[in-house]
Amino acid sequence: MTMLTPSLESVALARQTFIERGELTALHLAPEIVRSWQRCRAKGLSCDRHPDVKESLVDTPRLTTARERLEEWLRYARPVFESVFWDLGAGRSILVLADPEGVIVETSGDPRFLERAQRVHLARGAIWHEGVRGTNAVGTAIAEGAPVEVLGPEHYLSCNEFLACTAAPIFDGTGRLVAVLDVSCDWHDHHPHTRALVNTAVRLIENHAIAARHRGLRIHLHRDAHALGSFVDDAIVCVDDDGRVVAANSAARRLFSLRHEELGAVPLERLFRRAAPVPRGDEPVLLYDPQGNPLYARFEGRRARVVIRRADPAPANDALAELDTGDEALRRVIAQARRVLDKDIPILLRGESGVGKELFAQALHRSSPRRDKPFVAVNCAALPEALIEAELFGYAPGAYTGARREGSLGRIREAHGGTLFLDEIGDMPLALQGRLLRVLETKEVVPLGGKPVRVEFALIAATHRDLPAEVEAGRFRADLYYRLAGLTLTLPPLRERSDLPVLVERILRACAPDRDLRLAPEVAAAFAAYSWPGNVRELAQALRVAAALVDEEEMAIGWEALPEGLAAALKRSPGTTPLTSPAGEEAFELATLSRAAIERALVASRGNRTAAARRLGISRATLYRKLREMGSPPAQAAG
Ligand SMILES: Nc1ncnc2c1ncn2[C@@H]1O[C@H](COP(=O)(O)OP(=O)(O)OP(=O)(O)O)[C@@H](O)[C@H]1O
Repeated sequence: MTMLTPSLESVALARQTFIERGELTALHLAPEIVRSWQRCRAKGLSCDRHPDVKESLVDTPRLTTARERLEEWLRYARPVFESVFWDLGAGRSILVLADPEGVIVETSGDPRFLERAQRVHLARGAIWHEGVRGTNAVGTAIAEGAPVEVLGPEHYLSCNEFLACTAAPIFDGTGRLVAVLDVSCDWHDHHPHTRALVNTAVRLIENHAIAARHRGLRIHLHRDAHALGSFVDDAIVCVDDDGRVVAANSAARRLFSLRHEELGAVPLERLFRRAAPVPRGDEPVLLYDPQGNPLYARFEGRRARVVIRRADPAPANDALAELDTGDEALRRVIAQARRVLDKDIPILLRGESGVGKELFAQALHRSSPRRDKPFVAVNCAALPEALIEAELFGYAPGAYTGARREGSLGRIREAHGGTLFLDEIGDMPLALQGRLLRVLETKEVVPLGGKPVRVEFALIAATHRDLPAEVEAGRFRADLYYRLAGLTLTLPPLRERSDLPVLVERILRACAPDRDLRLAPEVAAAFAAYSWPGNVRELAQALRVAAALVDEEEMAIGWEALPEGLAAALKRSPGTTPLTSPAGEEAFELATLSRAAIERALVASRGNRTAAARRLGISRATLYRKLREMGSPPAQAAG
């Protein structure tokens, strides 16, 4: 008898208790397993049963019909079988494709395990519906309409408890269940990544099917601009010539809460905001979902005269959302900032010069309950030391020679009720740091030659310096630093952001709203490869110049419209191959698709192969093998 590990033993015991008394004792069982056991028990199935041939095998004509019905899906599944799964479990697994009734139409994989599986009829022509074989991955995935993993004694029938099976249903673009993909092996050989692999394989199969079946307009969508086009993760919607959504993959159905019966009837407008024509180029386009969250879109297949909604500005009081152009790191910063918006917590913005710290501070203010009150910005580096004091704290009438007769409120009091933004705080002279600290602690300002005045404001400070290092070096007061850094937010440099195309689109639209300006492809590729030492300031400046220089009738910004210095720097910087996604109307070809997916995953993971493999849902070893097959030398492949 097989020795069970304690947890498997306890599952076996729990199953026995459950079958005998209907009581559940193993608390760690997955809910889908519990539901399945309950269905089996309600049907009166015995765990000792051995389904007889008559009820558990279909005859040849029925099998032939099932295979014919799945022929198209077998075509999509086979390359995935071959490409992805040979690495699984060092070849000790088998792959199974079953129809929606649980009839197995195809098996492949390790011949030795196929032979063992045959003994429990895990083979072509066998029915693995739950009603016949109790809890099992194929049957339970059909019953649940969701991926299921059934390990050892989680199988309801004792005869199947040597198996570890992972299955996921395959849906067509209208959400109809068409097949189930399963990977089975001896549970000793079970690999924890199997679930991710099966899910990835199913998504690939579903997406290949959508691409092959719908020749009209296809919109690929992703929340992350860099990950767009990975083919595995994209949400895909297919649109007919009348602008109706006729098909959508699982990710898109989830994203837009599309129900099976709605497909064919839902106008594309319902998925996005405000109408706009389908763009001509291949670059990702920024759209917004109905909740106002940004989504990147790429248009493939035949362009119909479809009109879609796109890039609606965020609501007026959500200036932070306007800054969200899709970069994950920036999005996290925005999410953190939102949590403290209405709390009395000082914010310290860190980031290289030109990353947009002041713009971010303004957005914080405009998104806060103080939006109707003043936003007062003081650049601590720009003021001569002698003047900062008066500038910040104000002075009483006649306080010093040369002062205005009526005195001055000072910037801090001007910010009363609103937000005080202290830019370049790291450059504030030490002597003044003490006075500022006192204001923050006492909430009182003492103008030169005047009396203390109560003040109340939200405080945002910004610096490109490493303030802890400044504290260490004795140039910045530790107590002030801790006072300012209630929440520290670091804005990413432009070279690390994944949303450059969208940022470019936004800035161009802002500086030339009446023109559909875009970058020429070679310029866009150079922009993507450039390290942008001046960050968004440099980018925005270059685009403003380009928008002014480019000929009236030109739509594309070429080299000649760029500031000279930048054009030279761009040409010097090492180029990258522009990301192209597989042409929609080509016959699908797995090699091309996986190549594109791998390239994108590597770019999105900034060359980190472990992260890229995780993104693709394949093992690192598989990724390395595929890179070798693609003939990518290590450095190039690393992106
Ligand atoms: N998201 C953005 N969209 C458009 N323009 C932007 C964006 N972020 C920054 N900019 C532009 O970049 C320039 C620099 O922005 P900002 O002054 O906010 O940066 P900063 O980090 O405060 O720079 P410094 O540290 O030098 O003060 C501004 O001209 C601003 O308009």
